[in-house]
Amino acid sequence: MSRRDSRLKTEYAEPSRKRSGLIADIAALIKLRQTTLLVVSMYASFILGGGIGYPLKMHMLVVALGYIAISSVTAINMYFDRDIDAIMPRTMERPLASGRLNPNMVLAVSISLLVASLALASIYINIYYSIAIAIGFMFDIVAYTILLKRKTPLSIVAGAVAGGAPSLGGWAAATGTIDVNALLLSLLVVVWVPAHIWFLATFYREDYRRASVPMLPVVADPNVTAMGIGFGALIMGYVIVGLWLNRVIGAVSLAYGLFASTHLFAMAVNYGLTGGDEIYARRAFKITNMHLGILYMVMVLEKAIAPGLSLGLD
Ligand code: HEM
Ligand SMILES: CC(C)=CCC/C(C)=C/CC/C(C)=C/COP(=O)(O)OP(=O)(O)O
Repeated sequence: MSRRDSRLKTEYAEPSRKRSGLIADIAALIKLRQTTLLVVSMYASFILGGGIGYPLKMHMLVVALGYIAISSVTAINMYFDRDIDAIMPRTMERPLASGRLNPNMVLAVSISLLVASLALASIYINIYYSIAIAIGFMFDIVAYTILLKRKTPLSIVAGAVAGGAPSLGGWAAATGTIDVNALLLSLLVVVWVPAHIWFLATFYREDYRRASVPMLPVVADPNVTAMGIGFGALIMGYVIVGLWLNRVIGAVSLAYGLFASTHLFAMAVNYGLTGGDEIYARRAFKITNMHLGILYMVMVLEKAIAPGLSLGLD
């Protein structure tokens, strides 16, 4: 392994590399940090949909079934990706890639938990929450992982739809349906994904090249990638305004959302100007994740503290 690879391998170690044992392996298997932000997107949509007044039991069901469903889908993705994960320094220490966990056992348990989450959601929440889980599974595992990831940079379009599915489920748990506002909350994640993955894939360009995974930063000029991230940031701004005009979010969330999307656009421009510099891209990746997490926190707090703060809409 080259000096650079060993730097990459350690620079961005996943939880299991820092700690050992079954708990760390499970955390790595379910990509705990990614799954947590996905559940945050689901719970935020539940609160924005009016879930705040629901009994605690419903809040716990939305979060618990979200974790079970998203963790299961992520583990199934790792089952199918264990061959290429074993090639990339970033992922070669993962439980399945490294052989520490039995793939067939993981697949059986994950499918069982996924089916259980679908059934429990239909019974205790509603059918639309289950439909959101099914959309997440179909777009992440069938479309993204099995059909597209190893063939085309457009694979992240499917992955993005999967990433937007939790928002559909959270909104549906509060409102009983999937409407245009649920789609807007889902679209917020979808258009954030290009910045998320393409900044990161730039830092791990050699990893993806070695595993023959055609992420855009591997196969295209940095200005093409910058253009994709820039358009995603632009559409994110439109989605934020649409959510405010529909009274889903208030003025404070509008302000932060526009700041975040403008910052993403500026980082896309700088990314292009630096010719896709890896170190800049890694910092931009972290900032991109931070913006989405803070935006959800602002939206939920504003809904809880000042639900009527809409600044001139009334
Ligand atoms: C096409 C869709 C997506 C792709 C290809 C993707 C890919 C990745 C990759 C490769 C990592 C690094 C994992 C590691 O080595 O530790 C990662 C981390 C992460 N992802 Fe995603 N992701 C996608 C969608 C999402 C979505 C929709 C969310 C949340 C709404 C999300 C949240 C995160 C978080 C929070 C991390 C951890 C970041 C950190 O550790 O600082 N991802 N993602
Ligand atoms: C409601 C529900 C069940 C929704 C599913 C949400 C979900 C798991 C989205 C996955 C997003 C995604 C494509 C991650 C990248 O995987 P990767 O294989 O490219 O990442 P890696 O290289 O780190 O393994």
